[in-house]
Amino acid sequence: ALYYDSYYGKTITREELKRHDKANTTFWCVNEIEPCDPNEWRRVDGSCNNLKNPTRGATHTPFYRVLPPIYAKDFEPRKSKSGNDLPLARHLRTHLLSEGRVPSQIFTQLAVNDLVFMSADIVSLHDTVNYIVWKPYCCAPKGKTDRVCVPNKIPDDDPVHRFSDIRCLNMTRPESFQSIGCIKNGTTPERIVSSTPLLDLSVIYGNVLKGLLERGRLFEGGLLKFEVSNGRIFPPSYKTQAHVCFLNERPRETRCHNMPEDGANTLAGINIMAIWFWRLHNFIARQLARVNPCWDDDRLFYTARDINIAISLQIYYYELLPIMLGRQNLIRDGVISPSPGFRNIYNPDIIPQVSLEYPFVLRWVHTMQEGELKMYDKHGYYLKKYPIVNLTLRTGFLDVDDNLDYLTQGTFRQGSANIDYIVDPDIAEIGLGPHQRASDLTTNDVSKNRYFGFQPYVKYRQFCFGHTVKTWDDLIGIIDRERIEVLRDLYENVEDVDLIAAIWVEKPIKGGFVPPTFYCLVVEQLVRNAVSDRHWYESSERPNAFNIEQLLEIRKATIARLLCDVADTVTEIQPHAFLKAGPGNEMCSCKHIPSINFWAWRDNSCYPGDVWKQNPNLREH
Ligand code: HEM
Repeated sequence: ALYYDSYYGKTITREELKRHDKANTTFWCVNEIEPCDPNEWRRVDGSCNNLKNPTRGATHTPFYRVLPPIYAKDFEPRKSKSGNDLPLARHLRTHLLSEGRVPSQIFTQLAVNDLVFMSADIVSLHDTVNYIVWKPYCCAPKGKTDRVCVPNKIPDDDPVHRFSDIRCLNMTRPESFQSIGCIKNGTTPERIVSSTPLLDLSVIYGNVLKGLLERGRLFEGGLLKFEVSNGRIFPPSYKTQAHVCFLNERPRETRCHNMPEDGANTLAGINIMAIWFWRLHNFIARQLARVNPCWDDDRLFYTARDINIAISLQIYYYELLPIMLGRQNLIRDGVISPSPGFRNIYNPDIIPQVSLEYPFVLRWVHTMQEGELKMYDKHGYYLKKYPIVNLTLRTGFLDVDDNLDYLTQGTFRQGSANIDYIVDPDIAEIGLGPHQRASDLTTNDVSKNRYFGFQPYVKYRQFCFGHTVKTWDDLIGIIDRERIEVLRDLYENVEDVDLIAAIWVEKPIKGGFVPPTFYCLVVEQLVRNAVSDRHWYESSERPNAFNIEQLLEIRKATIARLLCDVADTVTEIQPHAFLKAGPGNEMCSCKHIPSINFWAWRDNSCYPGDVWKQNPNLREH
């Protein structure tokens, strides 16, 4: 293997490696990479995706920025134009977003779940774990002397906390190559995460090969390990108590996934999606084994993984995002193809990387998250509800009282929160449930905006749409007038407005439902994903590429079919399950939802001689 510096992507010497070993920084700062084989499958750790730059696409590699950063002295948040501090994050949040519960009549919870699941693929948890577990004291006197602590002050006239004694919300700076010790302090903070920047179902397969081999693969029939509990299939679980499901209510709730990555145990939305995609892998592997009895475990495993990743991308790119961002918009901007055939757009000169802006603007979806998850039986009768903020790091809840079945039904029956200026009170005041005394996800979003050093909104507006905003009146048509007035009360100058603050109040894009600057920064990354990933599923030139018959089968994938195939008790569902059921999208039996025909993967070498003629039934689904 060769050793590379994770930030610069260059090989390092044995001496440098020893230095990292001694400083205990090898895990983060060094990528150990086996020589690349251009024909191998996609690697779990993302290495060798770009053959010219083997570490790019791997874990612990840098983000890029759409626009260069802007900070005050010592990389503190920028000041307003006048030199004054920007308005307090919490003050801004409580003035721009009110708290309440208004259900969407358009999107279901599934839409929000898929978005968070696809986000979890490329970020990691340590920035949150940092202030929950390692630095819980940022609001205490000790926090004042720790530079990592950057808690959010709560103003005295806060609409909620004027009635409480809480004056501070815990938070820490984002981890960076500098804070971890990979590069020198005193340079612009470069964010570091432990996921690969590629959309490769990291939540299922992990980011490190060792994890997949030890905790994922069964080494039989191409399957992932699994357990059956109360008739339901789950990923394997920890057998000891030393694990991350801190909120399991013992002794009844004991389950905690022991998967290659712990991400699946975190938010309820990610958890449920992860269970489905874990099962989907095995569903695919079994179908492939039926079609190709001569395939060995390895071939079944890697083909099933490849199909599983392709299905997740087909659903995200071609089903979910078009209804939110606008199908015609996405075709125009090259995110999706208007025709079902191959798309060969790989460009090795574009490095597989994530922009710092992409996961950041996705936080806007916090305002679409319902706080109360509704549970239904399989006939659609409402049973009860449960606060989602009390389900984080609590996988055990899913394995008692048929909760998983009822939550599953809720994902496609309950609306998401409406797209408006309203945030759910649990998201805005509780956020992390019992893990913190109080937390406001949307206040953190403003605050992180500043610690990431994003340029003001008007600069992104200029980048995205080429027009200059110099006065408040220049925002007319972009933002509702009464919201412009609120912004004007909050900020001294239009050029001070924070990116996320404006995204919260922008009028939706034509043809879609999302704020235009959100659209622009998401699309910028979506195109990069497809162009920079050598293993992108729509390409006919990648190693082990689908043939056209297979790609056309992948095109049939829908979230409704996925639920019909692997979710519990789903026998009927609306065909467009990211959208609420209603006229034109009526609930129907799963029998009527198109499914993938795995015979497209038949390998004739498994059928020597003229067995096809002797046994025509083999062609049946
Ligand atoms: C119960 C629901 C949710 C909870 C409790 C939750 C919690 C959190 C927390 C604690 C953070 C880190 C805050 C910080 O920077 O200090 C975060 C960040 C984030 N959340 Fe959520 N979230 C929820 C729902 C969602 C949804 C539905 C999405 C959909 C896209 C989402 C996307 C993100 C993204 C992209 C980040 C930034 C992650 C990063 O860059 O590391 N979240 N969320």
